[in-house]
This record gives sequence, C-alpha cells and structure tokens, in this order.
Amino acid sequence: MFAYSTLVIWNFAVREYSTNVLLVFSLVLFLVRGLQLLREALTLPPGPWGLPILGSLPFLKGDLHLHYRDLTHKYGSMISTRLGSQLIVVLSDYKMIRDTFRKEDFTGRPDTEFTNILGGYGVINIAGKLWKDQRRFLHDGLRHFGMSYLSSRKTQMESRIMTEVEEFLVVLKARVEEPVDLNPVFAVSISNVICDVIMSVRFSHNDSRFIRFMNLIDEGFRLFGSLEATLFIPLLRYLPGHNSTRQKISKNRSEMARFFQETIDEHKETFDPSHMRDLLDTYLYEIQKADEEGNGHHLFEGKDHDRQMQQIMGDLFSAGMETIKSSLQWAVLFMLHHPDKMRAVQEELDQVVGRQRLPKLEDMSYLPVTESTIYEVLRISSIVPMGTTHAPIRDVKLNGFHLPQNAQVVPLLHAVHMDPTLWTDPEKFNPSRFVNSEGKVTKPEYFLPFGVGRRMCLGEVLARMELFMFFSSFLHSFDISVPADSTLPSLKGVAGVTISPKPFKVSLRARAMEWDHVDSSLRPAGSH
Ligand code: HEM
Repeated sequence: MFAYSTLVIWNFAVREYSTNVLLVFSLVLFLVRGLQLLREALTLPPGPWGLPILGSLPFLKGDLHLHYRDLTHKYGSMISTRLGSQLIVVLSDYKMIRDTFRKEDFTGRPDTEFTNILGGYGVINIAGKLWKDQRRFLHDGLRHFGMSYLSSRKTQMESRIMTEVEEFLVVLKARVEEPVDLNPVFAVSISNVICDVIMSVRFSHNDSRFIRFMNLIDEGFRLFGSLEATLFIPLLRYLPGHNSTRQKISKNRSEMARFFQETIDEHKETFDPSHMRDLLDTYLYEIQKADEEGNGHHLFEGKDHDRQMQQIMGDLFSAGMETIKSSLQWAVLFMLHHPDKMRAVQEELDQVVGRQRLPKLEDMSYLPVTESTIYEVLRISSIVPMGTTHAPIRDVKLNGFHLPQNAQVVPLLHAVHMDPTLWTDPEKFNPSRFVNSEGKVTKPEYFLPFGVGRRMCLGEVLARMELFMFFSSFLHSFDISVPADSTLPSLKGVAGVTISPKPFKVSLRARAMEWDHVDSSLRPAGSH
C-alpha cells in the first residue's frame, strides 16, 4: 500500500514536474521568439507582422508585385515581410535600388530549394567569383558577336536578327487572311536569334524538335512553380508529393541537358579555334586553353565543364527569349489599344526609311517616335516587375536597418515605373514622355526595365536591337487590328517569372511596299 501510494505520489510529482518543465520550456520558447520578433521589429525595415511560421503567406492575394506595391504604399519605400521562413525586403525607390545594387554586398542570390537544384552552375543563379568571371566572359563574348552599338561587329548581330525578321514576315504574309496568334511565331523567331548566338542552332516554324524543346521549358517553369511553397516553408519538402515533383524536375532537366550536350558534342567535333562561330565555341576555346596550361581542373571554380556550358545555354535562352517575346506581344497589344500611336510610328517609318526597304539599326537615331514607343511599352508593361531577387553576401546595414545574409532583396521595378511622383499619369500609354522639347529621345534615370547595378541585365543591348528591328519591320509591313468577331483584348497580364499578355489574336493587312510592283529578282536585299 505504502509502495503503491508512494508510486502514485511519485507519478503525480513526475507528471506535475513534466507539466511544469513543459510550461517553462514553452514560456522560454515564446519569450525567445518574442524577443526575436522585437529585435527584428527594431532592426528590420517596417512591414506587417504576419503569423508565426507562415508569416504573411496567408494574406497574399493576387499578383505578388501588386501585393508588395500595396505594402510599400502603407509602410514606405523600404519594407520587410516574412513569407514562411524567408525574410523579404522590398525596395521601391529608384535611388535606393540603384545605390543598393551598385554595392558588391548585394550581388548574392538567396540560398533556396531552387538554387540547390541548379547546383551552383550557370550565371543567373550563382554568386561569388564564378558569377563574376562568367558575367565578364559572357559580356565580352556577346560583344565579340556584335552586341554593341559602338563596335564594327554590330552588323554581324544585325544580320543574324534580320534573317529572323525576314523569315517572321514571310510566315505572317501567308497568314493575312485569318486571325493570327503571334505568340508561337514570335517564339520561334526570337528563340532563333538567341540560339544562333549561343550555339548556331536555328529551328524552322512547326519544327517538332522546337515544340518539344519549348514544352520542356514550359514544363520546367510549371514544375519549379509547384515547388514555390517549399521555398517559403521548407518543412513541406517532407510531404508525400514533393519527391515525385523533384523526380519529374530531374527527368525534365536530364532531357534538356541531353539536348544541350548533343550540341556541345557536335561543336567539339567541328571546333576550329581560328573560326569562332558562337558563344559555345568561345567556351570550348577557354577550356582548351586552360587544359593546355594545366589549369583545366581550376576552370569554373572546379565545376564540371559540360554542365557549366549546358546551364549557360539554358540561362541565356530562358533570359533572352520569354522577355523579348512578351515585350513584343505587349507592343502589339498597346498598338491595338492605341491605333493613333501605331499610325504615328508607321508615318515616321514611311518618311525616314521609305517604302522600298525595311528599317536598319542605323535608322534608329532618326526614329524618335518608334524608339519612344518601344520605351513606353517597356515602362508600362514592366515585364520583369520584381527584377531578380538579390541577397546580401553577409550581414549588412542598409539605410540604418540590419539585413541578415540571405535575406531576399527585391527591386520593385513595377512600382518605380508606376510612381506618379516620377511620371505624369503613369497609367496612361504616352510615348511622348520619352521625347524632349528638341524632339530627341531621353531616358530618365528612373527608367529601369533592365534593372540597375552589378547584376543588371546582361543582354540589354541585344534586347534593344531585337525589339527595334522586329517592332519597326512588323509595323512597316503590316497594319494590325482586332479580328472582326473579337473584342479588344485585355491589358491585364498573367504574372509568372515575367508578366505576359493573355492569349489574343490579330488581323493583319499587308502594307504595300514599292517593290511589290517590281520583279522579285530586282528587289533590294531584306525585302519581300
Ligand atoms: C526586353 C527584354 C529584357 C528585359 C526587360 C530584361 C530584364 C532583365 C532584368 C530586370 C534583369 C534583372 C536585373 C536585376 O535584378 O538587377 C535581367 C537579368 C538578366 N538578363 Fe535580361 N532582360 C531582357 C532580355 C535579355 C536578353 C536578350 C538576354 C540574353 C543575353 C538577357 C540576359 C540576362 C541575364 C544573363 C541576366 C542575369 C544577370 C546576372 O545575374 O548577373 N536578358 N534582365
């Protein structure tokens, strides 16, 4: 009995003790978290408190860039918010964005599930010495193949783009009778420009290899998109469906890698160091040189050479295709909404270029209406509304706030382009805002479609060349209108990595060129 009651008392005491320990432990945890939050509130930029673990995730509705914009309206031009475990800092003031991203400290990329899958290869999602070396190497390589307005090699790039513009116009000429979805036609033409520069590959329209390639890219974006939640709540990695998504991603990536590797192998077989065909050749040259000097294993910070080339091909393709295609689609959409602006561009082209040829790069400086229309499309559509996410490479102070290493720092370019204190009536499509009183095109320092600072767009010059050549030749060759049985398509975009217009079709009417009456053998080069 005594033993029993001792046991009961003992059990009771133990249970009481355990409950107390649990209570004390929870209290300590609560206090620590409370102190953490307090410390954050004092040292981080202002922003919503959010819920434990989930942060502001449950309050997200609609497009993320609009959610961030609303927060900056409420809390100021530098805000912080938590999405799950990730600390996000959003900058919406252009001077702050510029001054921050000029600093070496902000050249990092956040360490996430996504960057883990990419394994530290490529250029876009890496940081440190490899990023710096690769960025410089690609910058020089792209200039070598004509991505520069100042170099005499500019004509090389111009003729690569022109080949695609001409093919694009031929395809469209055959489609004037029916409403056309320009998206797939742009996709092939724009892909061909970047694929030609990277690896001398061109696809024909309706090419099954291209369709498979694009499906892989689209599927890749979709699969990575479905991992998004785990970027914010890493515990979700342990849910049952997660592994199968990762397996699909890895299968998809292997097929892409095989496609790129076949091209790399073909290049290796036909490589001639005295005749550089494309960026891939410049990589092979670099590898050959490093091997001869006995430095091969140090190249790319010791990473696998073929995998690095594969990821560079993937990075440049994904950065240089969707962006230009979406911008051109926006340009077409704004012309449908503003036919008077379309006619203004066409009249300028008729006067300056004439009706006997297509526009050339050297015409651009004499075409302020055309150039400013392209800039206005880039401003108002802000197709990369949040730039790319940067991360401090160490704990840093910014504007008096403390930002820990690996915080996600977002440049909210959309907010800069829609700021009514910088632009009069920012919601209005008004190309003339880029033209000064002398009729010259001017770009204010707060016009940032390509970002700013050390990680700003690597392909800006190529992008501007392509946008000008496709847009001007397209409007020089066709009048566009809304198909008879359709309504004006919406200006509300679909936000993903970029913002693109919802699918729409246009009617095309060929504009007569003077060579239409001339024997085809006598037509000037670059005409149809
Ligand atoms: C209309 C077309 C384009 C737009 C609006 C655009 C915009 C941007 C923006 C906003 C960034 C991020 C800047 C930052 O966060 O600081 C970026 C990065 C980048 N862009 Fe573009 N881009 C375009 C076309 C291209 C093209 C054609 C290429 C191909 C060569 C390209 C290659 C890149 C690369 C490699 C980066 C990452 C740079 C780095 O991480 O250091 N882009 N682009």
